[in-house]
Amino acid sequence: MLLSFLNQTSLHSPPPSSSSSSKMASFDSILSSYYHLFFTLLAFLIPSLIFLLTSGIIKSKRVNLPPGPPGWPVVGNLFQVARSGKPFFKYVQDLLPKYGPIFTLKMGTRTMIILSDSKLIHEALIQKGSLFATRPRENPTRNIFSANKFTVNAALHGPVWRSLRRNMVQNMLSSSRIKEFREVRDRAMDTLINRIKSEAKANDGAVWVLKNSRFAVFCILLAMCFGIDMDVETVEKMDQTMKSVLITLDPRIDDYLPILSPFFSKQRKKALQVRKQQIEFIVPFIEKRREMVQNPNLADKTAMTFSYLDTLFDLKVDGRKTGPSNVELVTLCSEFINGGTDTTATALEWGIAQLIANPDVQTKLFDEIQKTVGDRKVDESDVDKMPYLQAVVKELLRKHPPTYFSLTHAVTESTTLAGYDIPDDANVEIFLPSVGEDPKLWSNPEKFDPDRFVSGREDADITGVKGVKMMPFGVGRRICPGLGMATVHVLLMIARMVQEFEWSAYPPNSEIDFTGKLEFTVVMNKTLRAMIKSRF
Ligand code: HEM
Repeated sequence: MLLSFLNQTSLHSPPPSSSSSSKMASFDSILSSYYHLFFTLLAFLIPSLIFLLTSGIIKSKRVNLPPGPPGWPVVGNLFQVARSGKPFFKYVQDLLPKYGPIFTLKMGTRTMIILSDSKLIHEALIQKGSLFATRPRENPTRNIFSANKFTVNAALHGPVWRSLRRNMVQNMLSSSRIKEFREVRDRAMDTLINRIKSEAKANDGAVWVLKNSRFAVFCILLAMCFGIDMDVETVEKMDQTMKSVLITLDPRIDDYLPILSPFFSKQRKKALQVRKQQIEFIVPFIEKRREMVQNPNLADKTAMTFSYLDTLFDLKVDGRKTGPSNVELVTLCSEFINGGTDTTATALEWGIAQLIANPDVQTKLFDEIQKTVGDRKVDESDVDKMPYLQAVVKELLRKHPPTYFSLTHAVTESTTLAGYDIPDDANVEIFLPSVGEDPKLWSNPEKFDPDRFVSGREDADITGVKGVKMMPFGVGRRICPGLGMATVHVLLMIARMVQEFEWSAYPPNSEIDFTGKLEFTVVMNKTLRAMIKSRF
């Protein structure tokens, strides 16, 4: 490429002068050879500079990055990741024994620093919490869908993030607010049980776990967000819309090598189209709620007294004079719904799989439910009185954090960690499973053993403040604000599903395959189908 560029330049340089005897002519020829030299140098320098900057050769002289596998010039480790044929998390997992708790991957123009050790993570996210609390620059597609970083998860550490996060936590996710949506959860739990029953009836007792639990949690979040109960058809359309957004956000090669972006104009057009459809579908729900808030007489019988939208309409973020625009509201609603749907449903899938693989745990859990509530339905006020249920859910989140990586962090200014430099343009990735399964922190970490928490043999502060031993929700300033609500949903769904049904493998007596694969979250490689037997 460099050669053809040089050739082209010489073709376009001025022709040699024909009157070399005159002064003017010789001046011309000097000028012409200067031009020639100048353009040749330029033709050589520009590509060389691009090469040196993108390959990191210039930087690595100044910055002492954590070591990592050698990469190719310009593309870094991108090629190795692709050639390995492994999913990215597997590629990272396989590097851990060789490169240890902190290492660097060069992914095209991006520098990724991977942290996998509990002490280092504690140092970064808790001790140096404010330094590691921001997010990296986003690719243009993500920027479209985050309305230019106008969401809790994408906002840089600063006033916009503070305002949006405070509003979400105080007005929607505080324990008193969560209690206000109790009826919504009760309805969703009943629907979940009825859907499972009818699916089992039509399929000789076999049911899909992820699909059903996902539907239940999606309905709860939709109702909390828009303030209305939606019919099944609308819920399904909403689901389709949200899914197409998530698919569009899948990383592309030009996210790592922006120089290739001209080759992805079709994908960019498609992304804009998906965004347009998302806005067109969701804005009417926003407008309907806005009208209800302005004129409560318009509220029909499906309307709730409160919703996430109500907290947003007049929210003056970072000194603005008006509340968020409709496009920003679409973005904030999508974040609220997407943040808690697949994550929670995934936890349920792994949870039921573990109860099937460990029938003694399932029996012990059912006994506790029977002893605590007798013949009536489990109510959410019961879950606090069930230590074994709490232990099952904690063990499930230790063993199967629904995401392998926390959301990407970045530092607000260049700093150091473990003696290495962390530049402010690096992506800091936290690999979660290596903490929850660290043999230095846990006895028999590979074993699913809820009793470790009941007997007081072992414990873990899930917020990480007192030390990081498991971190399914992340830790530090960016810890998942939905932690409390998500835990209530998982506890309640597991309790109701075990109270109503005895769960076993499908096909009967088959072994459960516990390998995972990354979709939006880490789901079971073979999505779980299970047999149920009604207990009543
Ligand atoms: C089992 C369920 C859930 C899991 C495992 C989970 C996990 C996580 C993780 C790992 C992070 C990244 C933390 C970091 O950047 O260090 C996160 C962030 C976030 N989660 Fe969750 N989450 C769950 C449910 C929810 C729910 C129910 C909501 C809201 C309705 C929610 C909203 C968010 C938001 C807004 C952020 C971004 C926080 C920030 O950047 O300040 N999540 N979650």
